[in-house]
Amino acid sequence: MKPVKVGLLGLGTVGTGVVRIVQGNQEDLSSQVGSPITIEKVAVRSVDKVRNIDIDPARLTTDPWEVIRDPDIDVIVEVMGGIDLTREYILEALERGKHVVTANKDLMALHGSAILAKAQEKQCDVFYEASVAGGIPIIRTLIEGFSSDRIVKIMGIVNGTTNYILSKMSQEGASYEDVLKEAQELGYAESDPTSDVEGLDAARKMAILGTLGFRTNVELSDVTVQGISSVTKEDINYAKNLGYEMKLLGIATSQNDHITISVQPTMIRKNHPLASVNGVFNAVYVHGESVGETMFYGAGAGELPTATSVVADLIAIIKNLKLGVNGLKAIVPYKQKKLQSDDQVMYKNFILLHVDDKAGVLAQITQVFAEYNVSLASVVQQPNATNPDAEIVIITHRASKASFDRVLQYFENLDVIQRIKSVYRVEDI
Ligand SMILES: NC(=O)C1=CN([C@@H]2O[C@H](COP(=O)(O)OP(=O)(O)OC[C@H]3O[C@@H](n4cnc5c(N)ncnc54)[C@H](OP(=O)(O)O)[C@@H]3O)[C@@H](O)[C@H]2O)C=CC1
Ligand SMILES: N[C@@H](CC=O)C(=O)O
Repeated sequence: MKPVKVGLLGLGTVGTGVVRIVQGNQEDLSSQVGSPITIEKVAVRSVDKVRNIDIDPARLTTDPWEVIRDPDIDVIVEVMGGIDLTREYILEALERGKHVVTANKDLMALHGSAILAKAQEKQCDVFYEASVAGGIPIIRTLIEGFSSDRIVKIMGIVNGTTNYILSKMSQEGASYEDVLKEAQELGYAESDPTSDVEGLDAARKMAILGTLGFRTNVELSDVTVQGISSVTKEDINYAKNLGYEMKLLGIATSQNDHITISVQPTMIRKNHPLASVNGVFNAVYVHGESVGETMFYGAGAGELPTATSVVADLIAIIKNLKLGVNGLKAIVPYKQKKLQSDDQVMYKNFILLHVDDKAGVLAQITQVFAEYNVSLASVVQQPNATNPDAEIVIITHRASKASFDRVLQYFENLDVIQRIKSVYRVEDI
């Protein structure tokens, strides 16, 4: 039987996992697709860095074009990352009739529609399951499993690095810097971890999930983003004492064909299943009009979990190849997207203020909330342990983002407020 030949771009954390799974499970994989699968060529930046993996050095190259232009290669597996140059590689591979698997959310969030259009034109497949939530087959689930339903809400812990950091800070009181370093050593973080900790990686994934879930074209710029770099142990302890866990949550909702998507550190009730998703694990909660609530859980990053999704895509492509049905576009965004305005986006908020410890302050503050029509669920005033100010901890009822932002703006110039210490979204469902 003629082998299916694979060209691999990248042999880092994920690429190494791909080689291990293709080699280690060869018998099972080839029996599923009816032919052997060989890793024909592998592009890396530096050949000297390739260790701990059984690969013939003759198959290594430092020139990705050599892999793309090899006429014998049927499928390109892109696990090297990057955007502009990588887009060129993938478009050229498709131009040459090669099918593509990628784990690259940076690329798919920005150029997914152009890449999928080229794939359709050339009757090729582009699969990207590993680009969101590592080992969880959430893309297939949204495209196939929920094709009959209308999805109204998606909430996701979709970044393993930040969930690892927040879990360790919450459970072990570990320091942000130490845990970030650990996450990098374990291969969870991006080459530049800023995109993890500042929420950009999660925003890219939420743009992909929003596009597929709401069947529209969500741009990265449609997603509002805040990362975890300013979350302190103190904030996490406040959340815990109030019955919440702090998570970097992507939240996407669709109502009357208006959507909103955000990524931000969020206090989520301890009894919600997302609150117990810890470490490198990810979870995606999907609420469909007909199906109701569902949730998908698994490792969101790391060598073998991510490679599992990549190799599953490879198998799907080879099966399609054998059936001669490649190039069926994964999704046709058919709805014109409208974004909810800040007056329509509603949620609860937590706010921690450092204020002057004197009579009448609490009344002044609650008056501002009343003026902007933000109703309060709880207010606690207590002395501050480390300075002469008092602390006021407030949780609001659901209020529009626009109103709440006006309150914050007013507080910036209110004399009795020394500092707006922390502000977080609160999810009670
Ligand atoms: N790590 C994870 O858990 C997950 C990663 N992903 C995505 O998978 C992709 C790969 O991630 P990961 O394996 O962690 O990354 P790594 O940094 O571990 O590996 C990247 C690999 O690509 C090679 N490479 C990078 N640029 C070039 C280039 N211009 N030419 C040739 N080779 C190049 C590197 O070579 P060299 O080592 O010589 O520099 C290395 O072998 C990224 O898109 C990432 O976002 C998705 C889900 C999870
Ligand atoms: N850096 C990412 C890797 C997977 O996408 C993460 O931490 O989730």
